[in-house]
Amino acid sequence: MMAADQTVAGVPPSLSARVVGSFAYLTIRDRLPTILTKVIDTIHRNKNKFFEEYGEEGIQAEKQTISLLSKLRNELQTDKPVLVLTDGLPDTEFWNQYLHRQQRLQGDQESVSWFKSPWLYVECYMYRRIQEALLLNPPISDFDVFNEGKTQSFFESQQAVMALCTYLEGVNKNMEELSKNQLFEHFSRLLQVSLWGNKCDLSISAGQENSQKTSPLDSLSALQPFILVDDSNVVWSTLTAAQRSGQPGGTAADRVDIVLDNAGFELVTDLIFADFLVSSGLARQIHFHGKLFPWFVSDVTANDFQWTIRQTMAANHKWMSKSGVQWQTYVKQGVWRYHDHPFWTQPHEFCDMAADAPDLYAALQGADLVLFKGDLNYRKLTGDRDWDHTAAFKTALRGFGPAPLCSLRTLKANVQVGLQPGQGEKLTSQDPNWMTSGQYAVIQSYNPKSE
Ligand SMILES: O=P(O)(O)OC[C@@]1(O)O[C@H](CO)[C@@H](O)[C@@H]1O
Ligand SMILES: [Mn+2]
Repeated sequence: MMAADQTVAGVPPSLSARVVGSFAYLTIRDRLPTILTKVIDTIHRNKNKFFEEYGEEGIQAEKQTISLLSKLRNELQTDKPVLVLTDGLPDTEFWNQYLHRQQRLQGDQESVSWFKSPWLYVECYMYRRIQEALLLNPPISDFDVFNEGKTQSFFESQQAVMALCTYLEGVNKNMEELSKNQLFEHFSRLLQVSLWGNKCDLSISAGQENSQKTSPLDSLSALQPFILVDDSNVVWSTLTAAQRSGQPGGTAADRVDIVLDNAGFELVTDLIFADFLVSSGLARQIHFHGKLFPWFVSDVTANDFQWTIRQTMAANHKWMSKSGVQWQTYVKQGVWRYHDHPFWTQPHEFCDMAADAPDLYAALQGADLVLFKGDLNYRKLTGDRDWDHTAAFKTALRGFGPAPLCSLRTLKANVQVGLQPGQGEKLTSQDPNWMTSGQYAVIQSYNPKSE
């Protein structure tokens, strides 16, 4: 197993808070403590609920969990050494081994700390420590501290969801009559809707409201210039080229995997895109990959996935409920499958997957296309390293390539590769925050089979 920041010839260092004033520094100094404070407040606000459900034990659990999280916040704010985990989860040993390697790499125990170690590692570690605090207090171990924000994002985006489901109904109803070009148009629109659905993530806003008010379809043309790399055509031909030979009327691709990011509105845009991929015959099966436990404030868990489909089914809107019923049917038929491998809630750069999670790597190799949603996945695809903007996406992937892949990401961290010469400099002169504001995006693909 590689440890983060392992110096390898030609590979730039990991982003970290060592660079005072950098986005990593500001995130660790300001945003992560804010997120922890919100988590503590959420647990405190549910104290009566815990008492009603678990009596005095619930009160004790609330108090203990808050004290563990307050200790964690203090460690973070005073740059204390990263500590071993003690909750006995199946991956506790992995995390502690990862820490020991990091200590060897960085020289000693003291130096593996919040502001001196790779940003990707310490941020992932923080969310795993939140999970540990809950797991050490069994009555409230399955409490999702981020649930309120995720459900709020869904409820406050109802107008947009209704508009999208109405659009999807219109496309599905006329699917047989659509020309190839018309099919591509709908594909491209719904791909972009899923892309921009990623703007709504709570960890960037440290939990501030982020609902989607109007129909996203109306904004696509205005947002087009903000897509810095657009490989939509490549994604389309990857899918159609996967046409199963000798299967007249068969689907184009057998399987598309979607590595999910945020719950709420973004998840609905992903489900709508997945519905279109199946109903258009572009894919026979969709495999979704979510998180094993609450992660990065708004990321999808199995509970969020099921809840979102149930809520859509129950909507008081004809086309929303029809979509929800269709999605429930796809899940029952096995046309849609949901997975949550522990790897996605570990700190790995994806170039480590083949070595550290060979079962997952092999599973992804069975896909005709793997879509990676969001910024954290992009950071892991590129190792969260300080690459030149003109470095090739393939170079940054450092050998990761289980299948043709595409990142659908709005930029919320200062790592971006695959740009044209001068493109990064021009963006910086126009908007110094272009890499972290969430205003820009990429549809960036790599096909290991075309090398
Ligand atoms: O993966 P998402 O949900 O698109 O965004 C997550 C994220 O951008 O939020 C934080 C903002 O600083 C980053 O640490 C992290 O990469
Ligand atoms: Mn996220």
